[in-house]
Amino acid sequence: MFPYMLVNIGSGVSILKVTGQNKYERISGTSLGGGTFWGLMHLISGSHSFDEILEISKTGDNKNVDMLVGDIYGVGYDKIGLKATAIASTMGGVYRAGLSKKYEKKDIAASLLYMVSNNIGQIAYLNAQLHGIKRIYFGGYFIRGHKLTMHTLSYAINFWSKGTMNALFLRHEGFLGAVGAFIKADPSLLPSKPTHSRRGGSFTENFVVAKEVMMNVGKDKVDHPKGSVFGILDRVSSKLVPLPQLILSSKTKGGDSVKDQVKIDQTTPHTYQPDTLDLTSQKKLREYLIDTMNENVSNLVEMAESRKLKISTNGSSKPKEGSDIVAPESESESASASASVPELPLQTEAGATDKKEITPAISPSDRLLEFKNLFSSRLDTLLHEPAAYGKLTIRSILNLKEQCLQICGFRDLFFEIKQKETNDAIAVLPGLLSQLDQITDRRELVKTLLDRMIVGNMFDWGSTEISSLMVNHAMSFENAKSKIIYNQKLNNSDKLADKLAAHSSSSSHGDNDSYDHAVYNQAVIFVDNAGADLVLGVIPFARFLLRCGTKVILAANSLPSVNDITCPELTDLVLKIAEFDSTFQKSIENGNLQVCPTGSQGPCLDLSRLDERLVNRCPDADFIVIVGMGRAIHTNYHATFNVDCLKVAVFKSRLAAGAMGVDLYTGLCKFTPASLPTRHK
Ligand SMILES: Nc1ncnc2c1ncn2[C@@H]1O[C@H](COP(=O)(O)OP(=O)(O)OP(=O)(O)O)[C@@H](O)[C@H]1O
Ligand SMILES: CC(C)(CO)[C@@H](O)C(=O)NCCC(=O)O
Repeated sequence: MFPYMLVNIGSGVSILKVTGQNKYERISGTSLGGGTFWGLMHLISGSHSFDEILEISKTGDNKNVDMLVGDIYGVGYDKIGLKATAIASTMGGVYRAGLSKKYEKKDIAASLLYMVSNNIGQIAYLNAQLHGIKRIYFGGYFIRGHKLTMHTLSYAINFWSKGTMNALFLRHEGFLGAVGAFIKADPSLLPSKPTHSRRGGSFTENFVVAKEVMMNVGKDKVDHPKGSVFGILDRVSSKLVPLPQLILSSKTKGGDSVKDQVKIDQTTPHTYQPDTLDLTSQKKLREYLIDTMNENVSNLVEMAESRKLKISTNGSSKPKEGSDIVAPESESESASASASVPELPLQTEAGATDKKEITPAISPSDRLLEFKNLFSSRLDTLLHEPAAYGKLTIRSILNLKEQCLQICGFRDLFFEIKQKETNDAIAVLPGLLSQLDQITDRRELVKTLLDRMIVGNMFDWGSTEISSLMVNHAMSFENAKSKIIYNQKLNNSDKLADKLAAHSSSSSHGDNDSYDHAVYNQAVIFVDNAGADLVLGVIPFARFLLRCGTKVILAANSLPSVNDITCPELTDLVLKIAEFDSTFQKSIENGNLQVCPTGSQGPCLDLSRLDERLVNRCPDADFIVIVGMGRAIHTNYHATFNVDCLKVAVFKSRLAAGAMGVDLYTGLCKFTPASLPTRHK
């Protein structure tokens, strides 16, 4: 990222060179900025509304007031690199066309917008040249996502750099100064500063802006309720930090053993990007995803109408009092309050305010329709303006859906379904565990456990394909298994089975048994769906690792999302299992089994932004397990780690399967040994 140049276009323009975290210098600036455009336009047109001026500039034609190269030479002056349409003199056409002629406001607005933007673009480029900088970010309230402004700045950078540089724009660019001032006033918000017990936290983006917020952004907003304010920043109560085992950037390909898999060039620098597919520029995939999401929401409404989904309650679960397997509120509190359980591991402050605004006392079914309309309107925006909310990815759309649900007052739509499915699965778990304990061959046992994890991942209400099967109770573990397509390239469970079996000779029988050698010191398992996925798939594998002497952290979403298990629900579940399983009981007692919140509230996972309470507990973890389509396919498919990693999921989305060239319902069970660079212990 560093070094980069930040060009802040406010009233005036400041140009900063940023060479590292908190290392910056104001290298230049210009007084011809947003204030110049706004002030001149007011003087010329008498308008009191900046937005109105921006609006008319869209329809204006600068040719009517500017002098173009073609006006002078009749054609372009190619020899010196000037096209006929290049502006030779801003406002120079006025003198040429005759001083007594009447000129239109819209043409003047377009010309001045070009003038200011081109000039800033040129000065920015020259400064970048002078300082040997390749990246230029633009911010400031002058931009405000306005296409013409951004296009002109981009054009200028592209033109002056002869196509070697692109202008880069920040989201929430108008509030850059305000956010900076906010963080300066509360330095605990910086990732490098220690967390205060109450004040610490990170931000997440929320693109479901409440009407009230929209209306308050400038008086003139009322006339333009859609405005150009696309999102707000919610503050979350935990600090979000990267998983220490995640390779954030590297120049080498890791020790990936599955051919045709992670295609990282040996020498090209690789930077961690959570998202596997970038749909911003992929029209067909984007349209397909938007269609699927609309279908998904229609199914949800249908389920509610047929009462297969009960939406009357806003269920949420709290773990049992006195449990000490959950990470405490913050590490600083851990010494004194180790028995306390966080009521809610992660809360967004803005979410609460918005809820009050959008959810007056209307019936749940009306609220669901309100959700449907809200989400559809955002999807519609994305259809026409794919980059409106930044990079368009499956993760961003799924997060958007959760935000829309929250704002309409649905905290946990699948609460009852999750509870029922988890309880049903717990009822058969003791029988399953004793069956698994009969498998004496270690290799076979590991293979069986891994296969169960793949099959378990079919039980996913978030998948439009699967939910239509689940809604009619048409899916048992056995028939879920029969649907899975096994693809050698995506399944190297043998490798992990070999590794886990090679280190031990003893076999296990019964609950009290334990294996003699731990291959791994500590495993972090990022879990996915409640019910069969977790209980009948992941739990037996976690129990196996515990029996091998590996400490296990089960990491679950902080806030509800579809039927994904949440951290409090997982805590309850683990305590329930401990009532009949001695491995779980002992592991809780001796601290080998812990439950931690991920800091996340969607079905996907950004491993560079995890709840610090989880991260603080796993600095020495040497095995990362990621379960689920959202976490291991839509995101993190290409993520590399400096420790061994297992990714398990099923391709239940036609979009992901098609884009990645595999059949629907292909099982993914990919074991990747530690990638270089190795960790320094
Ligand atoms: N609704 C609006 N009303 C007024 N100005 C607006 C509006 N929307 C965008 N602008 C533009 O934003 C500019 C002000 O930007 P900003 O608030 O970032 O600057 P500032 O903090 O005053 O500037 P500086 O960095 O020079 O101190 C205005 O000059 C105008 O060009
Ligand atoms: C004076 C500031 C820094 C106030 O924020 C800004 O308006 C600006 O950068 N103006 C341009 C001044 C110049 O460098 O010519």
